[in-house]
Amino acid sequence: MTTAHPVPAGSSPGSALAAGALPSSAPVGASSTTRPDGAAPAIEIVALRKAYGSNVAVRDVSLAVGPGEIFGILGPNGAGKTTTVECLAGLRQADGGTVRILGRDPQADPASVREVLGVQLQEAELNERMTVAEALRLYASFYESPADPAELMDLLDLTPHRARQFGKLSGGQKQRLSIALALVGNPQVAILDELTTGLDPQARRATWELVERVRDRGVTILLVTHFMDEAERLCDRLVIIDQGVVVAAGSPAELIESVDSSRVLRLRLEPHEEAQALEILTGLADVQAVTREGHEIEVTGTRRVLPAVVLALAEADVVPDVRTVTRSLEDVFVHVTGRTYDHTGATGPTATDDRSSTEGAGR
Ligand SMILES: Nc1ncnc2c1ncn2[C@@H]1O[C@H](COP(=O)(O)OP(=O)(O)OP(=O)(O)O)[C@@H](O)[C@H]1O
Repeated sequence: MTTAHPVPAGSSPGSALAAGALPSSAPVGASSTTRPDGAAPAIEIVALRKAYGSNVAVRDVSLAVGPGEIFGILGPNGAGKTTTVECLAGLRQADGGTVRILGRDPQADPASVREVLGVQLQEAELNERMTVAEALRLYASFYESPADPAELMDLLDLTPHRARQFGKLSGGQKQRLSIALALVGNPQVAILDELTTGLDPQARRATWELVERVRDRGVTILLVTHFMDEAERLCDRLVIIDQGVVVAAGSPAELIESVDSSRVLRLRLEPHEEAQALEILTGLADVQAVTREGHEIEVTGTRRVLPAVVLALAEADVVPDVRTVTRSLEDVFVHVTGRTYDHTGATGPTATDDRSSTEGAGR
């Protein structure tokens, strides 16, 4: 499995670092770039472009992340997410556009972001024999005012494993260590890239709780993921990137609502109640459509359809089993791209892949 670990900002792409997001060339809608409280963005990307030879990985990405947000960059494999955050972290030179972290320019001066940015990127490894505590001490030594390693180990439930070697950690423990290493410089902004890839469901949920704990300490988090459920669960706002461009931006609820604001219910009734229920349902003002599939009745309606249906049926002494059908960010992706979402992420490195190379300063 791929492991990830953090590296001081501006050190080397493909090994570790992280970033945030704001709307594109014309930042994807004011609501996506400007917080209601008018706070200056912690991260701002405008019209970012980056190609590897003839392969344009990032065509036009813009986004803005407010202080204290968990902001997601969501998209299928190969969409350009990692390239975006590598440019943001100063690990790759962009071909066009601007990026800023707390007003600093990581492209022109990657060293200037080191004090404020912690990055955890994919595909990095620590020495197999290095213990958790040693790794934290080593990374702390890179900074003038590092966090207290003992406190970080407590925060990330690593204290019981402090003497365990990296090579003997479980996937979840490695991920927690990678977050700790990204935070050891006391960053105001942290970039977390594909944090839960390869983890089992329980470890994923535990990692999500840790990310929220980190945000509660005031750290702005840019979360890169191809998991729709992760973005929906964790992100205050997000952009969906596809083929190097931002195709949707907003909060998970806004995005889902934008696809279709109707509500769908599925009802199961006793067979002798079905005819009466159908008559009642079709007469309700909040109901737009009623269809029958076997023993299930599907009802589409306004956002008030659930209470309207339950009340009306209860008045006739009909008590159905009711399920609400929820839409997801996956529906948003399908809606805006016209394609299904590739969960497998089969996109691999190209023949011209230079992931092992470094472009940023401090290599
Ligand atoms: N170092 C590189 N050299 C050449 N091509 C690259 C390099 N890094 C990424 N690419 C290509 O750029 C495109 C975008 O890749 P990128 O890693 O930024 O996407 P991603 O959304 O992060 O996907 P993944 O989740 O698979 O990492 C892909 O076509 C990828 O093959």
